[in-house]
Amino acid sequence: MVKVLHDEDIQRDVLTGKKVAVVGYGSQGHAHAQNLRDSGYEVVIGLREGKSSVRAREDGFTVLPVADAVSVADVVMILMPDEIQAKVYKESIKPNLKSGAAIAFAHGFNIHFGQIVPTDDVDVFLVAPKGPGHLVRRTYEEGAGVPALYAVYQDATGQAKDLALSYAKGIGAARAGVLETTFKEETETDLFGEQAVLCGGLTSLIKTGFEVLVEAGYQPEAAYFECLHEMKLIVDLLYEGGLSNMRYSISDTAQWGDFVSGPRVVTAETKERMKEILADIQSGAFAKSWILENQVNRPQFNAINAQELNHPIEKVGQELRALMPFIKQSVKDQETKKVAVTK
Ligand SMILES: NC(=O)C1=CN([C@@H]2O[C@H](COP(=O)(O)OP(=O)(O)OC[C@H]3O[C@@H](n4cnc5c(N)ncnc54)[C@H](OP(=O)(O)O)[C@@H]3O)[C@@H](O)[C@H]2O)C=CC1
Ligand SMILES: CC[C@](O)(C(C)=O)C(=O)O
Ligand SMILES: [Mg+2]
Ligand SMILES: [Mg+2]
Repeated sequence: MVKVLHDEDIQRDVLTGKKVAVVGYGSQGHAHAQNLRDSGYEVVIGLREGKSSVRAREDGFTVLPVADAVSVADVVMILMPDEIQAKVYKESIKPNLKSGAAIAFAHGFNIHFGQIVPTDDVDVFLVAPKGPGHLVRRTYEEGAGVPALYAVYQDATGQAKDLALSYAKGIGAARAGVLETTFKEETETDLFGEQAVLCGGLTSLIKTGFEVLVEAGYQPEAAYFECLHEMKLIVDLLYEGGLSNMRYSISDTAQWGDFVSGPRVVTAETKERMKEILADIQSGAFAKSWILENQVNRPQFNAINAQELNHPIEKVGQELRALMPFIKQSVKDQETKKVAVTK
């Protein structure tokens, strides 16, 4: 079994005394910056002026233009959207990076697919939390953490691995568990997971189930509870104890339905489609499509996004969630409110 490291396994702290520039203050950026600061490290934020720079200053950080933040940093954690990183690297990071410094990532996309080619004199590592940034922060504040993968792509100083591990501990990941990987493995598994299972697979499953019930004449509210709301409750049981833990809690009727109907939904053909998705990721075809989509200002992304926002499940969901104030307000709603207040 692969070795999973925890706080007590990471004794060599090579981050103290170094300055970390976190470039980007979005989902991952705010969480890494705040967790590192609370762990006692020196953090500066690299940003353009805008929504995030206002928020980072409100949160008490020194915010500098990216070029200036990079020029004072020993570790530059690049936490802008993947599709932006190569341009900002070329214009503002590469020309200002100190020799012997480190560049770091939370996802290997740009290194693995050759969009960023680092110079030989810097360390290159990743610490990739296996969870959304807002939970990286929330769990840290609760005294826990989100597990992470780490990998070293280039070790110019001889310290890259210790640096990655110190960083992982600093953001709280080693409270949950940190394990070694490669840039290739992290990039390809992360893309596959989010496309086939966690995001793409799950939203398609939920929407299709909802549509089948509503088209058959059932109330949208009942369909919402059945196909979306209860998903969290079931996933919590899976998270806590795996498939058998969930099946222990549900009725035997549900378990029998799970056994006989699950494989009718996710069939051998679905597995073939998943293999095609993986092949597109491995060949670079997916990366190419995403890079090109951004170069032409995302026409398809925007069109699909507009359609999805108008799906009937979103409307009924909003109405039902308003009747359940005990549900933790979504991150998006909280942020919309925060922006409104600061305006
Ligand atoms: N979202 C997640 O939970 C996870 C993300 N990752 C990885 O982490 C990285 C960051 O993703 P994520 O946190 O989702 O990103 P976000 O979309 O949340 O990051 C947006 C941030 O980048 C800033 N930004 C955008 N363009 C520029 C620019 N040109 N110059 C300077 N700053 C800019 C934004 O500032 P402004 O307000 O000015 O636009 C904002 O602060 C990616 O590599 C992603 O794959 C890995 C694990 C999970
Ligand atoms: C599951 C989506 C993710 O990979 C993540 C939160 O881990 C992402 O890229 O946001
Ligand atoms: Mg991920
Ligand atoms: Mg991802």
